[in-house]
Amino acid sequence: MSIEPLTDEERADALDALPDWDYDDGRDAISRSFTFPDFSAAFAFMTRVALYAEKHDHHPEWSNVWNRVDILLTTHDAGGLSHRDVAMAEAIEALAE
Ligand SMILES: C[C@H](O)[C@H](O)[C@H]1CNC2=NC(N)=NC(=O)C2=N1
Repeated sequence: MSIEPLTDEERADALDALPDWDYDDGRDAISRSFTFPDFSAAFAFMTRVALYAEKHDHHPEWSNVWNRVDILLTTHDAGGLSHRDVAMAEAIEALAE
């Protein structure tokens, strides 16, 4: 099944709804850093995101340093940002709480 990148208008709307996420022009991606009280909380968050990602067959590019988790979302199959990234970012927001 093919998946299309967002149009300029769809991307602008998505970014308005995700004020804590930055747009990466070069990658056509969105990114955000999360900071937690300690490594244990950061890794628990990563576990929740990993289970969500596997269930929805959509996976983040990410890294972790102690209490920080850096996440970048883009859709490799679309060659850029798609509605799957927006849905994932919304889910990640909820999983960070
Ligand atoms: C075969 C499998 O469905 C695809 O490779 C999925 C897996 N996870 C994915 N994750 C992301 N971020 N982009 C994709 O295009 C993607 N494709």
